[in-house]
Amino acid sequence: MLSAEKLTLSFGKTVALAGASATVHRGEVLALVGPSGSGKSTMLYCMAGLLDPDGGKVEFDGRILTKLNDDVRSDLRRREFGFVFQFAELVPELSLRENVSLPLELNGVSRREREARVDELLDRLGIAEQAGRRPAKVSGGQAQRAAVARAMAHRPRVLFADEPTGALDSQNGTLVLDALLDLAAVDETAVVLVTHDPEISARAHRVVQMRDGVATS
Ligand SMILES: Nc1ncnc2c1ncn2[C@@H]1O[C@H](COP(=O)(O)OP(=O)(O)OP(=O)(O)O)[C@@H](O)[C@H]1O
Repeated sequence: MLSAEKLTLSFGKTVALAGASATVHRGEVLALVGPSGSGKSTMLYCMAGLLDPDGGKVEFDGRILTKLNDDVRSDLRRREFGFVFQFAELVPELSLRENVSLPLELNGVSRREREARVDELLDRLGIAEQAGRRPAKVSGGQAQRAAVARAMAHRPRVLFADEPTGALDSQNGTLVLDALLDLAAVDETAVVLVTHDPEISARAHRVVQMRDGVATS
């Protein structure tokens, strides 16, 4: 569904990607692993169309992402992709429920449909009881699960997660990974995640090892 082929990208003299390739299919969790500085995050951002590689191509569902203009690409990103970062980055003034609902509101989804989807996600992610609280009033793991719910609210085809469990203890990390695996299985979403944690990558369907900007699977 999404493939990156022979991506190259340098920041000045630093070679971040030196011909890296990776593919993820529908309903599959792909883990990008490797030492610090090996190019994992750069690869993720290129696959998500947030960074432009110097060379190579990214193909999503038959379209060459790297050839689309910025407007078309950002529209596609908003509709088809979801993002989770290391620190949940929820809006602090809003409750977990309102945070999860926000992208649906921005996409013009009706109130009834929004409420049904948000309830379903909060329930699936095990945070229904905390839904009325603000992010500062819940645990890091609960906030991160809310961030996963928010990223999934509009039913993206691909979810990108940069160290989604990096700031969590192993129990909460497991819960977040369970949620990602569940979403991949139930909604057939493709998940691309960056992780340092061998326990996380061991449960991914596909693992790509990055080293010096090159990927091997
Ligand atoms: N915006 C940038 N400007 C300059 N150099 C960058 C930039 N982003 C990444 N780099 C460099 O590119 C290389 C790859 O970085 P990247 O963040 O992709 O690695 P990583 O494997 O995700 O590392 P980490 O596990 O530490 O997050 C590194 O040498 C990094 O310093």
